[in-house]
Amino acid sequence: MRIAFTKMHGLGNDFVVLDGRTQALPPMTAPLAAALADRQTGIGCDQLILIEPSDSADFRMRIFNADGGEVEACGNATRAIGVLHGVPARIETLGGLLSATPIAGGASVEMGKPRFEWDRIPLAYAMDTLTMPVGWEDLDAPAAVNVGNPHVIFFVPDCHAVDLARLGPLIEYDPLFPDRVNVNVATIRARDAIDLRVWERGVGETRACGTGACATAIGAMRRGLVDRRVTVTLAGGSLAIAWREDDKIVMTGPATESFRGTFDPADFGVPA
Ligand SMILES: N[C@@H](CCC[C@H](N)C(=O)O)C(=O)O
Repeated sequence: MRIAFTKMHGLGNDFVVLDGRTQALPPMTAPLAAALADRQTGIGCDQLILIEPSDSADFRMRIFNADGGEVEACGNATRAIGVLHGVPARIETLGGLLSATPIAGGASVEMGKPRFEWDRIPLAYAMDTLTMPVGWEDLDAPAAVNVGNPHVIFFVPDCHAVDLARLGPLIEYDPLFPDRVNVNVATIRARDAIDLRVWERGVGETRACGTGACATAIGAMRRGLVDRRVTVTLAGGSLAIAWREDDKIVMTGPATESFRGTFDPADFGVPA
């Protein structure tokens, strides 16, 4: 039995999408998700996305990072699935109920309300507690914003000069974040423009991260650094982020289907 998949991406953040509504799928495990995501021996992607039936929405979207861990939210995949669905959709995720509306070349997604539960951690304590690389101790305290999934954001003079391969894993695995964390480094370019790089939990640096763009925009808005509508530019391209008066975040940007294919689960260790 072969399984059909669709390969998609949003700004170069890429996904293998398996639709469990139209075919029987093997139970997803962390080793199977990681094997499919492997770029040398699998299909290759940053995130594996499962579409399943839902009682409370048009369908449910499950998200697995390249390391096989299941997570709550993925902004770029939500746009991609919005494009795949073709008409406005309500989408159940572990991070909450989202809605996606296809537009020309992409989708606009209502990402829900940001949460700031880490506000209870005094930032000075956070900076004392975080294991910062030598030479980084003077970095300003990061903002911490949850947009379904957890993010910290460091605002720096030039995000392109940051050694993210060094900073990212240290912060991702810092004991301050028991569920680990996505690590954003951002530079404010103007009241409506931010440059961003993201070290994604369970993946590493990606060409774009939709939830990272949302969390960074909200962190910058809360600090009064930008207005409530910004363009966030990542290596893969730009996203428009708005924080509406009703507290909900809206993210708009491209998403594209790359190709379709099939695979045999037996080739990935799943018994026939
Ligand atoms: N690429 C995503 C985020 C995927 C999940 C993230 N790595 C996490 O562990 O929370 C996006 O576009 O938001």
